[in-house]
Amino acid sequence: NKLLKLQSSKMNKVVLVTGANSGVGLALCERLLGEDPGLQLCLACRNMCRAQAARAALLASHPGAQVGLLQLDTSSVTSVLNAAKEVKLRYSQMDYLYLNAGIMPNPQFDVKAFFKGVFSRNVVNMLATGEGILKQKDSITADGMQEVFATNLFGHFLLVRELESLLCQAGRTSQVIWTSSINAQQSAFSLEDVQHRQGSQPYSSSKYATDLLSVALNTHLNSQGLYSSVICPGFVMTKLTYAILPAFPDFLWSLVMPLFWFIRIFTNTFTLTPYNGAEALLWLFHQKPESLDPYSKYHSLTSGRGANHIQPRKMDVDEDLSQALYVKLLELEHGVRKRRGTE
Ligand SMILES: NC(=O)C1=CN([C@@H]2O[C@H](COP(=O)(O)OP(=O)(O)OC[C@H]3O[C@@H](n4cnc5c(N)ncnc54)[C@H](OP(=O)(O)O)[C@@H]3O)[C@@H](O)[C@H]2O)C=CC1
Ligand SMILES: CC(C)=CCC[C@@H](C)[C@H]1CC[C@H]2C3=C(CC[C@]12C)[C@@]1(C)CCC(=O)C[C@@H]1CC3
Repeated sequence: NKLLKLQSSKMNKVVLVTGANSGVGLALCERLLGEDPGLQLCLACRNMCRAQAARAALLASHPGAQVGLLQLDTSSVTSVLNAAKEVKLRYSQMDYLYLNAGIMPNPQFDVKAFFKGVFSRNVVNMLATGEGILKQKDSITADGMQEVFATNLFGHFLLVRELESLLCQAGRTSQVIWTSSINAQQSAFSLEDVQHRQGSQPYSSSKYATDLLSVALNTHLNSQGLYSSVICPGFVMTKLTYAILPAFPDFLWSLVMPLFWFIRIFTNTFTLTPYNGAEALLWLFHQKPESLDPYSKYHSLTSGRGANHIQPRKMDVDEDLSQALYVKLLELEHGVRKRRGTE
C-alpha cells in the first residue's frame, strides 16, 4: 500500500466518479480519458458486474488507461464508510471527486398537468425543468433514511467528510463536483424535513439540498483547498429518464426523438445524449477552482444544431439556509456514527 500511495502522490491526477457505470457518469469517464489518458480513474459503483462492464468498455476505447473499481452504494452508510477506507488505502490524494450517482425512483408522470402546461405560456420552462409534472414514491433504507435523500445527498456528504484528509492537503487544491439538476426546487425543500419524508418530490428536494450543500462546503473548506461546484447535465436520455415513461415501447421512443430535437431549438437544455450532458462536468475539470463562482450552477447546453456549450446560472440559494442545512447534516452524521459506536 505504501508503494501504491507513493506512486499515486507522484503524478497523475486522481479522479473518482460515483455512478460511473452508466449514463452521464460513464460518458464523463470516456471524455476524461479522451482528454487525459494518464489520469487515475476510479469508478465507484454499487453493482460490480455493471462496474466491470463499464471498465471493459472504457479500456476498449482507451487501452492501457488506469481504471480502478470501487464498490460504493451511496444509500448505505456502511458501504460509504468501507469505500472511503479503501480509497484512503489506495490513494494519497484526491484531485477530483465527481458526485454523480442519483436516483429518481417510481416516477409518476402527470399527463394532465403536462398537456395543460403544453398549452400555456409556461411551456418552455416546464419542458426545461420538468417542474409540476413529476412526483416520486420514496422508500426507507436499511439505515432508516429516505432513499432519495440518502442516495443523492447524504451518502455523498459522508464520503466528502470521510475523504477530507485526501481532499484538503497543504499546497494543493481539489474539486468536488456534484451532478445537480435544473429540477432542484426550493419549494420542494424544507429545513424541518430535510429528508423529504412528508412530500412527493424527494428528487427536487435532494437536488436543491445539493445546491445548498455545495455553497456550505465552499464556505467551510475553501481555506483548506477544497472547492465545490454544481452542474446540471440538461435533459438526457438515460436509465433515469427512460423510467419516467416505462410504458413507451422502444419504437415509440424513436418516434419521439425528432420531437425532442425540435424542442431543443427552443430550450437548449435538451442535451439528450450522455456525451452532451457531461459537457459541464468536463469543463469543470479544466477550470482553476479558485476562479469558479460558488453560487453558480454550470449547465450543459446543446443548441438546435447540436453544438455543446456551458452556461453558468446564478442559483436561488441563501447562505443562511445553506449553513443551516450543513449543521443538520453534521448532526445527522453525528447520530449515525454514535449509533454505530464509531464516535
Ligand atoms: N438524465 C437526466 O435528464 C438528468 C440527470 N441528472 C442527474 O445525473 C446523474 C446521473 O444520472 P443519469 O446518468 O441520468 O442516470 P443513470 O441511471 O444512467 O445513472 C445513475 C448512476 O447512479 C448510480 N446509482 C444509483 N443509485 C446508486 C447508489 N445507491 N449507489 C451508487 N450508485 C448509484 C447508477 O447505478 P446502477 O447502474 O447500479 O443503477 C448509475 O450508475 C444523477 O445524479 C441524476 O440525478 C440531472 C439532471 C437531468
Ligand atoms: C412528447 C413527450 C413524451 C414528452 C414528455 C417529456 C417529458 C418526459 C420530459 C420533458 C422535460 C423532461 C425533464 C426531465 C424528465 C423528463 C421530462 C419531464 C427531468 C426532470 C429529469 C431529471 C432531471 O434532473 C431534470 C430533467 C428536466 C427535464
